Amino acid sequence: MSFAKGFNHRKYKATPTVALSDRQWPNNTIDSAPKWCSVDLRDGNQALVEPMTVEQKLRMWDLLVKLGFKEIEVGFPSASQPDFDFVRALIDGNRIPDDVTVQILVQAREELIARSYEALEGAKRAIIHVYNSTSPVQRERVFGMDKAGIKDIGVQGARWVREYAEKYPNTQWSFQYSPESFSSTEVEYATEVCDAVIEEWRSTGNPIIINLPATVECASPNVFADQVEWFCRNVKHREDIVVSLHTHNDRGCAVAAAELGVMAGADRIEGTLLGNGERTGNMDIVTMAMNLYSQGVDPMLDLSGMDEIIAVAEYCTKIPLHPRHPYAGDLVFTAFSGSHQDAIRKCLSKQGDDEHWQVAYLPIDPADLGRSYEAVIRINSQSGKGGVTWVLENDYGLNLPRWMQIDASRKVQAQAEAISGEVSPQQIWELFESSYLKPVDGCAMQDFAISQNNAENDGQDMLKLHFNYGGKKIQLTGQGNGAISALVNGWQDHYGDNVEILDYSEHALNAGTSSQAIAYVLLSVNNTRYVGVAAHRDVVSASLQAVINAAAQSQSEAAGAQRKAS
Ligand SMILES: CC(=O)SCCNC(=O)CCNC(=O)[C@H](O)C(C)(C)COP(=O)(O)OP(=O)(O)OC[C@H]1O[C@@H](n2cnc3c(N)ncnc32)[C@H](O)[C@@H]1OP(=O)(O)O
Ligand SMILES: CC(C)C(=O)C(=O)O
Ligand SMILES: [Mg+2]
Repeated sequence: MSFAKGFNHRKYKATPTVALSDRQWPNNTIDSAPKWCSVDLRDGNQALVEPMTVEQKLRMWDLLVKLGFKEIEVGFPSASQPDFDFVRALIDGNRIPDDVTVQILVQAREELIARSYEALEGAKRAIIHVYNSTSPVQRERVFGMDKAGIKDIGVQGARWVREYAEKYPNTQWSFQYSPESFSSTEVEYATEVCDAVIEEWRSTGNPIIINLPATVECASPNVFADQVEWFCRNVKHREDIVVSLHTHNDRGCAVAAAELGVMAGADRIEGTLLGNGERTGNMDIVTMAMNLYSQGVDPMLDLSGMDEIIAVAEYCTKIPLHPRHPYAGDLVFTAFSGSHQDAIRKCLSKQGDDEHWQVAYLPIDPADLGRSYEAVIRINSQSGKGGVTWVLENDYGLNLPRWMQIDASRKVQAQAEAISGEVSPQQIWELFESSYLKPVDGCAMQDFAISQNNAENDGQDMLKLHFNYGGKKIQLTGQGNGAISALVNGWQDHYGDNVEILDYSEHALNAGTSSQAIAYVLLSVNNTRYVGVAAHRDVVSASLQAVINAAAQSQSEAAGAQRKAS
């Protein structure tokens, strides 16, 4: 396959920047949420291969209300009967809560405006959103008009909006105007058009929203922020209008543009859940709201049921969510790599309930979005001891000493490499069990008797123990300061090995009467290190079996070497 012959950057030119040398927005921070307006049911819907059915729209509507949206663009009711019927279903079905305002979109065309008002008849409150496009390309190539002609379309549209509103006095109307393709329009001209529209509406006293779209994202987000700041500083009657933004994601910066736009003075943000919308999508409200949340700002939306949000969005749009989608994707709170897992495990163990979140690699607590910690650490060949330790600790209650972590993670790593894939927690446990918890060569302890603090032996403990080895019952007797040291001495006497305990630990496995103890022993036998682990309902038995498991490995190796030599 060859590359496209026409790939040629000279075909394109840079988007003009705004002359704003004293820009203020870089000094600002966002410390409260903007007003949100969901356009899932309009912009999101108009971009779908199969537009939503009424049933899907109602599912989406119910979700948006549940999340806390107070303004929701519900469609383009003059465009089609299903859009019209949906608006009617909301109004006639009394589905619009008192604190929620519906919004509809319409072109600046009288018959469409008239039909939009019909669709909204009986609503307590509504926003009529009228638009026309203002950029040079749209003026010259789509509409074939000069600046004055395009401005007239907007002003005439605003006039019809005002006049038709008077015919429906029982509804509280807000008026919204979008100079479509604002970010590709000369900012002075876009502002002039908006001034004229505002003039058309101001005398009514109805709330006015001016919505500035990056209909197609065409420059870096700082350029958009300059445009927004320029507009806010120069538009007439700034104090009487709500400045809203509506960004698209063509360059992948819709969220950044909206955020910088709010820093530049905007009050309100339009977008969709998880970024559905034309081409690369609309601004993703989930991401922007969660960005605020992660900075300690109340987003004024309840996104704690992330899985429900995803389920409804996928059901309505038929577009699956990318596993790396910010905050929401399946893999976004998952670490496969060893050093990340190690850091997460250490931070989580130190994270107090009442302090600010300080966990490396996790920008927010997954639990806040209803996600469990199980998915946080997953194991493959990139993982290290931190990750394996986390899984055994969290899923199976094991508290491995450091040398045990290293030994166990080597085994898991070997398995991950062998299967070239993920090793599940269940597989890790099975590997742990078969590697450590099965007596070496069937070397299982049968019984033991211990007499503590034996006066005849300088107060030391005396141990007599039987275990199976190679089909024979072996008896060991030894004395020492405690059962383990007595066993080590007994083993040395019986086999002539030089045995030393390098480390030992044990803990209860689970609470309650059925609890088990697990013991971990690191032995040096004839200067070679062996790991022994054993679980038993009684801690002394677990410890003794762990020593036998470790020491028996040396016997087993010696026997193997002897067989080879003979
Ligand atoms: C950036 C955005 O997302 S804008 C929203 C876009 N969304 C949609 O278009 C979805 C719904 N739209 C529709 O279903 C249809 O476009 C309708 C029903 C509204 C209109 O359909 P039609 O009347 O067949 O016209 P069509 O959509 O092709 O519009 C083109 C005509 O409207 C004019 N027009 C387009 N936008 C506007 C506008 N905002 N204001 C005034 N006139 C406009 C064009 O100049 C063109 O006029 P012409 O026929 O004289 O050349
Ligand atoms: C109608 C407007 C607001 C729009 O959707 C856009 O410009 O992207
Ligand atoms: Mg749009």
